Amino acid sequence: MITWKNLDTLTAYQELANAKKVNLKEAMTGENGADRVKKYSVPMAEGLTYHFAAKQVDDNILAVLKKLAEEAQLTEKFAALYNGEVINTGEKRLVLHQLTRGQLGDKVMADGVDKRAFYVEQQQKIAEFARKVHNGEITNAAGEKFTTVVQIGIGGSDLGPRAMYLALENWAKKHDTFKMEAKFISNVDPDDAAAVLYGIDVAHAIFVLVSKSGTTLETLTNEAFVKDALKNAGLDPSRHMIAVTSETSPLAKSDDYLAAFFMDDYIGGRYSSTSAVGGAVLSLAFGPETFAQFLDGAAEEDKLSANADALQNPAMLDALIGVYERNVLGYPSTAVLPYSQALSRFPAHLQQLDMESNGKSVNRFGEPVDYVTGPVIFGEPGTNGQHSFYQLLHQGTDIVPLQFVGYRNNQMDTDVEIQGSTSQQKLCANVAAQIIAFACGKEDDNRNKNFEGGRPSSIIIGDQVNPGSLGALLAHFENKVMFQGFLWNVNSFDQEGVQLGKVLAKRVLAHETDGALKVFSDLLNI
Ligand SMILES: O=P(O)(O)OC[C@H]1O[C@H](O)[C@H](O)[C@@H](O)[C@@H]1O
Repeated sequence: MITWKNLDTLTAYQELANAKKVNLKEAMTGENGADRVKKYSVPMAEGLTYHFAAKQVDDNILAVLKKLAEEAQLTEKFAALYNGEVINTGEKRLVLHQLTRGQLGDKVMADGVDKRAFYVEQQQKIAEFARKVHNGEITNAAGEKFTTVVQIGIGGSDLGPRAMYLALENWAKKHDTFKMEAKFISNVDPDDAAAVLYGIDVAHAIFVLVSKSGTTLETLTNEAFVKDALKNAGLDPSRHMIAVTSETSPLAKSDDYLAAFFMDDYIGGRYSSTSAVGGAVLSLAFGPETFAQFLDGAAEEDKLSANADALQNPAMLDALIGVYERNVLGYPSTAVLPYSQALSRFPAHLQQLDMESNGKSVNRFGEPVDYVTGPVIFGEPGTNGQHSFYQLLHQGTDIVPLQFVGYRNNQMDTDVEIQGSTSQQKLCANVAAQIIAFACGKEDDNRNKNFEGGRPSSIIIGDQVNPGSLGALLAHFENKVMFQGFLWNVNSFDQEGVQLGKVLAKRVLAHETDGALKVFSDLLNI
């Protein structure tokens, strides 16, 4: 029997709040530190490992975190989710994104169909479509092959697929699975669409209109923008566009598209990279086999997330440590710092995933909670971030927990040796150095050059960013966010907080404003 309780009512949480704190600087210095690094790690899927030696935990805190996981029934709640219970209580919906990549539990029936079969069918349809585009069975009106795919979408219909595309672009080129270049249009700023259209040959471009709801103003505006451009080039837009949407959306039945592929209301936008939302563009860009490998990596990671032993479950442990840092240690933000250029947009995707899911002040019953919930998430790839905001991370007044990601190998296999080391070695040396610099600091009589240390980080280490390891990495974070939502007792699967701004913007456009909004509207020349 599952009970949904607020974090601060749990006995293990009280125990956690009273547990002796770890002095990270002491713990990570000398042989102690070496022992911790060897001991404090959990294997993930696809050769990844979650290392948490540089977090403010010890065996005692870990034991309490494990108790907390059990008392909060994290495993049971995850099982309820993947077995098809209505976990998204705000919108009265099931939450089924894991089902797009595997079946963890029972068959889930909804809307009269087996949902796993439905998602697989959509993937197969996309695969078939992509193969026809690649082999020239589906062409433009002149019978020529499409060479570019352009995704039009925003939020979850943009960030995840875009981050995944960028993560695999070079890998695919190196492994001869690169089929078509992809571009993305998201912002309603006309300069976004104009810049993309300016840089491509529209006659050989296929556009993927992605909107789960089919009503998002930005996306529909950009669709009109693109259709205009196609018409102006003497082309028939319906020969150049496909749609990815839910079957109930206004786009679903339209004749304006070459083909339509479906997801549904049981997959939140920010959790949709493994559905048709990511599937269409990634299969067109890299081929369906590459997309399938990505799904397999995610499915493997999901299986690990179902492990009831929190200390052997990387996503659950990451979630628990994050809650400890947020609620007991009081840290307000978290930085995501991948030491991989391929993951350049991964922090932006995690920002939506985490902040839109857990940026809530009421619990799943709509009652205000008396504790802090989701942290502010930001990040940039290393080493670029080091030359930008790391100053504050090292010496600022706030402590910001850090989530590093690093790989032993690059994707392109092209490197140079300068001053006795390769670029890849320099990249990896930097991330190792940062972990210790943050944890241990450095004393200096000159206060300006003094580093306090005691700044916690974790690192996920892998061999290389490839489709499988990328899927595993994505699923790890999706599941971490889900477990944190369970701990905070919030609904991580709705996003009412984005509505008010949309409503007011419509009012501005209809010139139905007064007061300050009217003055701002005038200032902006609307
Ligand atoms: O896919 P769509 O229905 O067009 O939604 C696109 C995005 O817009 C909304 O405002 C939400 O904040 C996002 O969660 C969503 O991913």
